[in-house]
Amino acid sequence: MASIKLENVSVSFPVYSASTRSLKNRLIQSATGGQIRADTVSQRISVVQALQDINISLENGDRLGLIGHNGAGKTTLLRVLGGIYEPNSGRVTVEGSTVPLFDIALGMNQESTGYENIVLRGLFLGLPRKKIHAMMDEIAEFTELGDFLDLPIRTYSAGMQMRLAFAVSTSVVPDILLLDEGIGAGDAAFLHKARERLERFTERVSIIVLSSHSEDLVRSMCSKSLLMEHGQIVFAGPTDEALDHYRAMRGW
Ligand SMILES: Nc1ncnc2c1ncn2[C@@H]1O[C@H](COP(=O)(O)OP(=O)(O)OP(=O)(O)O)[C@@H](O)[C@H]1O
Repeated sequence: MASIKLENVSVSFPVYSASTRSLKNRLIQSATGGQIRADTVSQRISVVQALQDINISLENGDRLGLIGHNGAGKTTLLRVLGGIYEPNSGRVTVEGSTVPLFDIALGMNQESTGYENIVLRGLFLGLPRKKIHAMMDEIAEFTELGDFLDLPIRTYSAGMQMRLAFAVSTSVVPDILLLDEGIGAGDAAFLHKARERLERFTERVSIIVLSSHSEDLVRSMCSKSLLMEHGQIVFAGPTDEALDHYRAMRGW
């Protein structure tokens, strides 16, 4: 049984080197991004409020889309769900194994070889060492990186690193899959192969949370969606309705 529950979750980032001259203790809200405010104690610190009072409850079978403008808080929310960010306040309860298919550099070491990084990223995802070794050949074959797997990954292109991280991350079906729309760089042949693997994989996952700017992708994968704006949820409901609200918000 997989489940996700977020209660009044807020995340803010102090920014130490910002120029607070124009902030003057007032709240500034631009068309994109979260909310910026000056710190009440120090004149030298600004605070970006990336998420504010987020409440979500998801169960087996849920496919949730996250939509909203640049900086609305979608990636921050995915990172909270993946345990990468701790919220400043509120409560996060996630039951089940989770795989983030974004931030692919996490758990990888540039100085280690491709083979070593398969183990590192596998351990980062919580897989037992024995299981990683048992899956090594299949993962290596999927990457098509051949002898490059014996070289440090700093010698790889962005697309080659993505192949490696994607192959490891999709080698075991998790309970909860966290997806950012672009699975990154990759040539056409690999993207085709990656999409096929992802389709087989997503059918077996209990809960999916997808952040995307692609209406078609959200509509095809998610029955319900959250529309986010300046770190807050402004609409939660069926994907078609959420997309209508988003279009209306942008004046389309
Ligand atoms: N490490 C950080 N330090 C300071 N501010 C940050 C940091 N990470 C995110 N933010 C801010 O938090 C807000 C939300 O960012 P987030 O990346 O979650 O947006 P998003 O909805 O994923 O945007 P996009 O669609 O452009 O990817 C933005 O205002 C951003 O400037």
